[in-house]
Amino acid sequence: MNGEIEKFSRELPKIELHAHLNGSLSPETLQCLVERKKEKNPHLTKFKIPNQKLEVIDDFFKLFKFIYQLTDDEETVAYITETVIHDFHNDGIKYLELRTTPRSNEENGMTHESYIRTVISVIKKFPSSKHDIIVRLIISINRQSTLEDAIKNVDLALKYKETGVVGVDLCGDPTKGHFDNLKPAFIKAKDNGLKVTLHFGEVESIIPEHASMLTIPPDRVGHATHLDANSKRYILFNRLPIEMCMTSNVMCNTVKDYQEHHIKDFLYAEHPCCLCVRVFFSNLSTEYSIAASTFSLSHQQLFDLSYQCIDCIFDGDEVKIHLKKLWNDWWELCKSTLNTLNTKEEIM
Ligand SMILES: CNc1ncnc2c1ncn2[C@@H]1O[C@H](COP(=O)(O)O)[C@@H](O)[C@H]1O
Ligand SMILES: [Zn+2]
Repeated sequence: MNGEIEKFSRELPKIELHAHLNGSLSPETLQCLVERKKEKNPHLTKFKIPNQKLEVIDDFFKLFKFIYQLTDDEETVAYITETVIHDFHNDGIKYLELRTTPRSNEENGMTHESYIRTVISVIKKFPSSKHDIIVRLIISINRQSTLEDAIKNVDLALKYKETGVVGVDLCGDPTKGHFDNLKPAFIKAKDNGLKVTLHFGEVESIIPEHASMLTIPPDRVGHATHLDANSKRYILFNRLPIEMCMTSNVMCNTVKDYQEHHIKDFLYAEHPCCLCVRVFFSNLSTEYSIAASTFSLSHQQLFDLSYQCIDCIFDGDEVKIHLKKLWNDWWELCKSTLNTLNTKEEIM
């Protein structure tokens, strides 16, 4: 990969809109968690994150059975929230929408609500004025949950709406559950002013659910890998932003390789695409470098790709205006450096 583009991608101000809290733990953090828990649970030392392509996407979801044993108490939830925010901050993320599924643990008294309160209490420690990163929260609803639990998650999102919760998400193994079982929860979320993002078209077998999902209607969709003609038309016509997780898709084997990634069609159509991170390796810069090298994107195109994510965030106009100024100021400064570099190259 081109070193200059890698440096540019690192320095570029970026927005991350598809960060699953328990899926954003770096290998170092996971190792640290194993150390913390291994006395009580020696079998956890066998845990390894796969670093190469998985056979099928199901294998990916099995990993969370392990990870959830590592993050099953409030103290650890606070620790991972803080670590993950720091990791994103260090990678040049200026606005982060973290998402997570509330969990409980009878053994130590953690409840769905205390889980969310813990995450929010850590987010509050990062006021943008001091930390140069704005963090918001999306509450996830797993496809396999009951409607009752899904509604409880929406109620939690509404309860904490004034303290940083901006929306709800539908996530989880796309080969399990059915959207229609949970639909009333998403309707309630929308009716009450929450934004909605849905994992969409991750695998082909989910296509029959699409028409119903689009009636919510979602404010963004994740992946959008396998689309039927109607949903593709809807997404393009309505300029529905797509959270694009290139490496994640290649690793989970839902996309053959980077060249074949569906982002190419959407980039060509100048559709709003938000590059997002690969699970377990919170490094969005690398995703920008990969997109640049795969599709021969220029500095200007990479900047534009990052800039257009601002209009896709779930926070309001005030934050958008603030971010646009930040991006534009950075680009002005950067362009003068790039011009100096180009002039030097021309002289030499
Ligand atoms: C690869 N594509 C994906 N598709 C669908 N859901 C995914 C996902 N990657 C992660 N998750 C969802 O995020 C949860 C972990 O983070 P939280 O416990 O919520 O913080 C997983 O259990 C899964 O439901
Ligand atoms: Zn996801």
